[in-house]
Amino acid sequence: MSETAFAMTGGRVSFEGKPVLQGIDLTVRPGEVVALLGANGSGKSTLVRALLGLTPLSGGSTLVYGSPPARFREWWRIGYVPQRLHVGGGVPASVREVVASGRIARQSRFRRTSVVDRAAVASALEAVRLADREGDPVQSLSGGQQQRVLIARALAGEPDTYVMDEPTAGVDAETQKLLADTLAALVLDGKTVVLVAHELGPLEPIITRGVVIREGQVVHDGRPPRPEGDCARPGHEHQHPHAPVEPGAGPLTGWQGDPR
Ligand SMILES: Nc1ncnc2c1ncn2[C@@H]1O[C@H](COP(=O)(O)OP(=O)(O)OP(=O)(O)O)[C@@H](O)[C@H]1O
Repeated sequence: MSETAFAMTGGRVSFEGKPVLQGIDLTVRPGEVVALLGANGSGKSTLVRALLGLTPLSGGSTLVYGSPPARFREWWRIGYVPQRLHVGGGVPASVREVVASGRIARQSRFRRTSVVDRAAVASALEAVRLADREGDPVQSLSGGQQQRVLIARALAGEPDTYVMDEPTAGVDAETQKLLADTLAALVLDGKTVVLVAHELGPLEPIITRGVVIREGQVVHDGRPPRPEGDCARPGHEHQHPHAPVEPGAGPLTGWQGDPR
């Protein structure tokens, strides 16, 4: 079994005949913290979903830990944090139930919830500081708190790789900082992270690689780029060296495209 988390080669996705991703080559190795950056509609979420096999490729190939997604059997190795929590109608789920669902891929058909499962759920709730809300219906939580529930669900599964689609979008500064601290600890532990971001904010120090998508293509893959205008900001002191642009790495600024 390969230790490479994701390996996409020539990945293409089309919706109703319209190409959304074209010729994507992306390999994510253990311990990398990769930010997928780009303007609205550039294809970041589609790329994440294609890496996970949730959106089928119309060309090229992709592997999850060495297997095509349809044949991959070790889904506990991946913790996916979608953009938002989809809570269906019917019986309201508690915070604890949603977080505990992160253990499902680790449980065998014949094994009931164990002490280890309960400890992992408790520790995940603690990490996102929602232990005191565990019995509450998730619907009663704010957007930022619901985002924390999704992060806790991924943490509870104790995966090797975290895939997060805009984990900081629309959440308060406190949650962003909490997420950055949580991810920093995971990274120290050797975990792999792929996250979609519109702005890196407090996550910036932990990102090891930036991949910029523009109109469905990779236009930069390397050093995490700075948002345009950062160095021109009032108060920005030029104490850091401006690293040279890697050959063929594409633009280092202007990845944000049109503001939201
Ligand atoms: N299921 C779908 N059916 C049809 N078109 C889709 C579908 N999903 C995405 N698209 C289109 O594909 C393009 C890329 O969308 P995607 O959500 O991947 O972009 P994004 O970079 O993640 O944008 P955002 O930052 O707004 O989340 C957009 O034009 C979008 O409208």
